Amino acid sequence: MTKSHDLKSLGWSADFLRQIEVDEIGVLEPARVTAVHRDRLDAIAETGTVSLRLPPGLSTGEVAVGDWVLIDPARSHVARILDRKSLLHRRAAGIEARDQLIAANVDTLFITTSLNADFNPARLERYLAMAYEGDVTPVLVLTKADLCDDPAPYLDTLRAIAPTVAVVVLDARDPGVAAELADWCGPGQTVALLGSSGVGKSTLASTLTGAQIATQDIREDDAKGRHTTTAREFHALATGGWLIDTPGMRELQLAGTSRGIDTVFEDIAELAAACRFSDCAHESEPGCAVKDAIARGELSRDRLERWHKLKREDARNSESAAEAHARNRVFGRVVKQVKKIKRR
Ligand SMILES: Nc1nc2c(ncn2[C@@H]2O[C@H](COP(=O)(O)OP(=O)(O)OP(=O)(O)O)[C@@H](O)[C@H]2O)c(=O)[nH]1
Ligand SMILES: [Zn+2]
Repeated sequence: MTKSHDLKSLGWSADFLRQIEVDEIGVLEPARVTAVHRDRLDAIAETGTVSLRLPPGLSTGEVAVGDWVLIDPARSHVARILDRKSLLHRRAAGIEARDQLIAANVDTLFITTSLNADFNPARLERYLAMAYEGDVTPVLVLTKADLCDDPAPYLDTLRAIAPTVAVVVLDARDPGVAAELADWCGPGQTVALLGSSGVGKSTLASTLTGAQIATQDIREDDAKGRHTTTAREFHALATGGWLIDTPGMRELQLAGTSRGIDTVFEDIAELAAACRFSDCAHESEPGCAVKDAIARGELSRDRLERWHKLKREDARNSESAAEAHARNRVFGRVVKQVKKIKRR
């Protein structure tokens, strides 16, 4: 990836431009992070690829693939991270809640499921909640259409759980998918793939990039000069966009996602607003508009139960994860403020 890219084709937009201070223009150079290593980052700037160190006080755990950073004139260090327009994150494994960044500035999340036993409304609602929580637009990509006689029942289910989300039915191996997904994969657009094992994510990634993703490894020198092999995580799409495929993307778990859940279950939230009690649990309370909707056949009992389950799960681990998330979200801003204070 030594080829040069103009900023716009890398995903640069006015959202980032307006974060640059007048005295930084022409001094600090924007670059997009393509890999996060233990002690340094890889990024692409307009002039080509760069390997970057971080300033004291900033750790690589606070940077995600897809981030925009400003780099110093020597092109060796990150000066600061720009505020993100979207962020996919998850709660890291372990007892202590820790927010782990997965991918930043993703425009579209291709929520992938195959048209067979993998298709599971609860899982799709969970993935949709993650997308909304991260401010990423979800698109439902249904693979293995060639193995399915009738996708109609699946599409009916999707209409009930996600009426406003775009749905694409395809054979992930078909080169024609690039055209079907072109709206989201054009120059400067960034996509990510989420879905369970075997649904066709690697196949789709290979079709969209025109390369063999799963085996596309890069050899590099680590800090001690040893050769290590890491899978590449930032891929150029044949149609001009970018695909982020980090290991974290493959095992995204729900965490601190209450806002996202509320968006996915907007129908229930709207009904609940008409319940007699504002804290109605929609179980045995009188005057429950949610229960009434189920009785009228307008809402399925299963969907209500899935909503309860996600809410409970989220409440269990949300507090600390949400705090960590908020911290990461505003990080760029904080660094900027610190800088301003120092200047005074
Ligand atoms: N017939 C058919 N086969 C497909 C399709 N998409 C994927 N496959 C096949 O399904 C198998 C699994 O596909 P992968 O692309 O490896 O699935 P994945 O989601 O990347 O799986 P993980 O790497 O485990 O997360 C492979 O044998 C693919 O060739 C499709 O649309 N139609
Ligand atoms: Zn109620």
